[in-house]
Amino acid sequence: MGATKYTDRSIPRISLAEFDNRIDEITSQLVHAAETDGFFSLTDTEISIPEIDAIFATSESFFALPDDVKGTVPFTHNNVGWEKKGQIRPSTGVADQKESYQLQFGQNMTDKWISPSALPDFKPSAQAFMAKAQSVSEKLMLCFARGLGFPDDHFIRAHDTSRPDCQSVLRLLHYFAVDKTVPPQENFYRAGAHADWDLLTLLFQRPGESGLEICPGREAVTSFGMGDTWTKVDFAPGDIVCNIGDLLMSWSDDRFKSTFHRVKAPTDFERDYWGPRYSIAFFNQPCVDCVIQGPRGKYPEVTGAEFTRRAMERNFGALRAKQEELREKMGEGGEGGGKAVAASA
Ligand SMILES: O=C(O)CCC(=O)C(=O)O
Ligand SMILES: [Fe+2]
Repeated sequence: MGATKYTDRSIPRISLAEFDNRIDEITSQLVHAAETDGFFSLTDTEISIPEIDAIFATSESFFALPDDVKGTVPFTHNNVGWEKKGQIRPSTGVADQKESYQLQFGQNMTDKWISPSALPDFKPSAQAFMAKAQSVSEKLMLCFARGLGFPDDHFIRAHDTSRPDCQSVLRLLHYFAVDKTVPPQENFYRAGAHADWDLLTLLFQRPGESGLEICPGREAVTSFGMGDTWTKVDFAPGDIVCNIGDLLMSWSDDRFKSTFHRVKAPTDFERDYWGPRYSIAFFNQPCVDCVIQGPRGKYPEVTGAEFTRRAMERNFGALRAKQEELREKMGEGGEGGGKAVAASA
């Protein structure tokens, strides 16, 4: 594996303090960040550090359960449930070294909440946090709608969490500790490089548990082409790291950038974090019947369901091509391990 090339890029830090009085200023900061690297961090949000700590404790309590208990809420293609080493990215062709549990607001969660007999407070804690993540997301949606010249509630209506068919997802993530004595395996990542296919993603991380890296430069949402110069993402405690997803890139006629990102497996004994890494992502996914088209009509009009279907199709097509390439390289016929998980990202 060639050594990664790194460069410093400054990731804007945007305060949401006094949101109602500062909407215009916040909108121009968000639009600028979206037009450049597509990543920014939010500070002074309505989610406090103790609330973030509490949801991480809830997440840890889930992942500490035995696999057969977690297996009572298995992943389904409605994008809910628990998977372990089940997500293969087209960029790597091998499974991410992680497990995750995806939660939604509506009917897709029927039978997918871990039983209260296993974790009594899990569901109310997760739902309270999801409501807060949605509230922060709606502030961003309002600003991005204004920035694009849409009505203020344009994106908010398309991501209505009170609808039973709402598709938005809170994903709890647990990347496994890496053994320093075992030589690193080529092409293994905690999360392989990818772009998210939602509108925008809110990412909660724990200080000291580094690994997130970004690779800007993508010009069109339909392209899988990726550059090779990466930047490590830093954040302050309590900040929410956000990124634009493919849906908003498409909905803005490629003006806002959905940037490739990954979570590198540790390799540097001094600087990298080798312990178990926990993170939490909130993906704003469109309702199935909302209508998507940018202000200049660069792409044909599609529904939310159609957009997601095509994103998954592109993803699986690219994955098949990568697995074929790996098979040819290894000169053998078998399928790569694991099965592809159709997750939001
Ligand atoms: O865990 C992280 O820091 C990133 C996760 C991510 O990019 C994803 O799940 O889409
Ligand atoms: Fe992602």
